[in-house]
Amino acid sequence: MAKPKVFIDGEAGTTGLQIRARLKNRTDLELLSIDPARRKDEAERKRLLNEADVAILCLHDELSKAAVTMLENPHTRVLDASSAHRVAEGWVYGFPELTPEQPQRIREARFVANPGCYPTGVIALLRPLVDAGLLPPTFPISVHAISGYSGGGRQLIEAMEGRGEHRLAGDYRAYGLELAHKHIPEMTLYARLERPPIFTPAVARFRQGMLDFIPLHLWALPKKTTGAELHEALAERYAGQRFIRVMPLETYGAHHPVLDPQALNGTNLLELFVFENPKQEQALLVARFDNLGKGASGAAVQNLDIMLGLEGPHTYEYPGD
Ligand SMILES: NC(=O)C1=CN([C@@H]2O[C@H](COP(=O)(O)OP(=O)(O)OC[C@H]3O[C@@H](n4cnc5c(N)ncnc54)[C@H](OP(=O)(O)O)[C@@H]3O)[C@@H](O)[C@H]2O)C=CC1
Ligand SMILES: CC(=O)N[C@@H](CCC(=O)OP(=O)(O)O)C(=O)O
Repeated sequence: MAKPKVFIDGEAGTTGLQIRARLKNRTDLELLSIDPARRKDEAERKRLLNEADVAILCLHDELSKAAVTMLENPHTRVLDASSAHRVAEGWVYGFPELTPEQPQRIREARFVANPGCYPTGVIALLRPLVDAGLLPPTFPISVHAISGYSGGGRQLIEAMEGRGEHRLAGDYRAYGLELAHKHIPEMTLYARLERPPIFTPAVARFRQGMLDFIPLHLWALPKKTTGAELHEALAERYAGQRFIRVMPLETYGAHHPVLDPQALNGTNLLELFVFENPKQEQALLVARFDNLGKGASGAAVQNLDIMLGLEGPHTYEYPGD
């Protein structure tokens, strides 16, 4: 049987390069590569997009939308890493762990939207709690997050790593302060919240890695809820999942945990934590992952494998497995 053909449009960018690196030793699919001199040549991109069984778009939003309009072959399927289609009609959200049915929906979809980095952790933490009735969809949610600078793509990488006047000042930059970051609609929809969370991201001077923080005032919930119940709902939802680990519950007084956002770099893993201070009736949910792993390129390879029915032990050994 012919091997499925995969074309990465934007293969020289931050996300594209990491997908290529993850696919380079695969023998079960054929990578269609564009001549580097022609990587922005529309006619050549169009030819490859239509030759592919799956086109992975690693382009900025407007270019992704335009790439979809270049498809003439009805058999080419699309996996879009940009934020252009994540809440769009006709697209399946590429978070396989969202519900038990999601892998099958991804397997059958023609158009799959790869999740945004920040929303990956936020949705993973909140969705099981809303589904279990522990968090009402109307509960006020705030999310703070910190990202490595590769999350901003080539331009931010160059600005953070640049020298002299080209170097961006400061090692920690809070942003999204207009409270309208582009990931908010995606978080709201797939976490099943009725109102958008307050989302305040920050980027710091390390290349890769991410932490999402969601503080919860448990006393403000309509019914008494403990950290153990939140933890149990997460553990139950993700039992047996290859890439999501629910870490042991951390209750105040046990020890003084510290989280390094870079600890999962190079993997497709996502770790979920529940910290609790029962006396104060407070909990803190935290997700840790590689923004370019489960937050982008690792997730894209996971989705690609599901789309093509290639998941299994014969495929790529994910580091950290
Ligand atoms: N970085 C991350 O952590 C994440 C990124 N994403 C999303 O993935 C997508 C890609 O982002 P990222 O990899 O970070 O961005 P980059 O800027 O690093 O990469 C984008 C690539 O697209 C290329 N490009 C620009 N114009 C064209 C064109 N006309 N035709 C073909 N290629 C073109 C760029 O080339 P050149 O540099 O020469 O202009 C670059 O290689 C974005 O939508 C982003 O939002 C999603 C999740 C996480
Ligand atoms: C540090 C940084 O700038 N991060 C990016 C998000 C990266 C990401 O998830 O990309 P999408 O654009 O595909 O959603 C930002 O906040 O816009």
